[in-house]
Amino acid sequence: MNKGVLMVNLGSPDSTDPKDVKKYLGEFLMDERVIDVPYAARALLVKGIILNTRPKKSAEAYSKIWWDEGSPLIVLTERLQKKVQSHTKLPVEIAMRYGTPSIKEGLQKLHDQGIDDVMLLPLYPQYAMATTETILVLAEEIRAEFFPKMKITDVKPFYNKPEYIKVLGDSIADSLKGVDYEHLLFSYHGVPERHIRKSDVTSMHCKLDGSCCMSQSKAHEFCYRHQCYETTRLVGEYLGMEPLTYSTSFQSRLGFDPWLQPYTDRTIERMGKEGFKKMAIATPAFVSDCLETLEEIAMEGEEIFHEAGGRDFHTIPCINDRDDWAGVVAGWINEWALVETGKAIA
Ligand SMILES: C=CC1=C(C)c2cc3[nH]c(cc4nc(cc5[nH]c(cc1n2)c(C)c5CCC(=O)O)C(CCC(=O)O)=C4C)c(C)c3C=C
Ligand SMILES: [Fe+2]
Ligand SMILES: [Fe+2]
Repeated sequence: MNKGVLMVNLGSPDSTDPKDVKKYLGEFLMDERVIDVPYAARALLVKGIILNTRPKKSAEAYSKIWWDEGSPLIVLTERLQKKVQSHTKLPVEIAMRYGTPSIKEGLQKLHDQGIDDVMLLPLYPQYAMATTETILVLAEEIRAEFFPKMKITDVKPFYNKPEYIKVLGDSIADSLKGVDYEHLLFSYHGVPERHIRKSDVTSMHCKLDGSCCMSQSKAHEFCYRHQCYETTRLVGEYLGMEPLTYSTSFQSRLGFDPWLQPYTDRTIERMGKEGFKKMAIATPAFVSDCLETLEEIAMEGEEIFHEAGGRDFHTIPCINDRDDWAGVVAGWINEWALVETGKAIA
């Protein structure tokens, strides 16, 4: 069989035009693994409410962070692809779960190059229903319908892999060189608490109070909350940080359901009010900088901190297309190239 690689990221609108943003949000939020309520309720909520107001507001936010070459998330994914490609002989393509280039287009490109054995790498360190799972499910549906002879092997979430922790830890240390800070916040994209319970394969492990996530359980293979706390813990350990100098929070909540807590915006505000003057923030749920890091954290987060009395707010870039990260991804690919059968890569 001929091997190739598809790296998949979340995706962005085609432009900052509210019409394109509406199309993108429609596809994104109608995904049953993102807004996980029955179709009729989801359609009412998304098409009847959210899409009437949010596209204009989101388009304004996208306009603040958009680059001449396009969406930062897509441009950074393309740059990563080029660097990874320079370290491996296997063809490496990229796709987006929502918007373009689609997963079908990515698989088609590989198919056209004679590839029938695909390594699928979701560009998310931690597993979530709304990210990793939706990519795997859609890729399998497309494979079965359009490329039935193709084999797809998925790369497991890498939230705790030593080589990833090293890249993330080094990227944080590089960014913090010469920066004076009192606290480092690890802010992860949030998900509704319900998603965590739904992903609990034991149906009885998750308590959502922190105690479950720190214990041993086979539920953790699919527990986003556990995996986020593990990434923070391992990076803290790698960098030799003092326990009280860093913490974890969750950002970007949408709607009125309870999401994972503590919430990032409230944490930033509390820190400012408690007298912290200098804070730094890392966003390890995102491999590529995007709206949620460049606008929500670097702009809105900084404003919240200043209004609460804080002074220096330092946003740490994502690992993006760092050379060491491209090298790690290429290493995973080249290791897989040597594997004969298509088992999931642990
Ligand atoms: C119910 C809604 C959402 C869930 C659940 C969710 C989970 C989730 N998302 C990411 C990564 C990204 N999300 C981004 C943008 C974004 N996310 C939501 C909603 C949910 N996300 C919306 C509505 C938007 C669009 C922007 C907005 O209107 O606020 C992005 C940025 C995309 C970009 O183009 O830059 C990323 C990346 C993760 C990792 C995650 C669960 C773990
Ligand atoms: Fe999101
Ligand atoms: Fe847990």
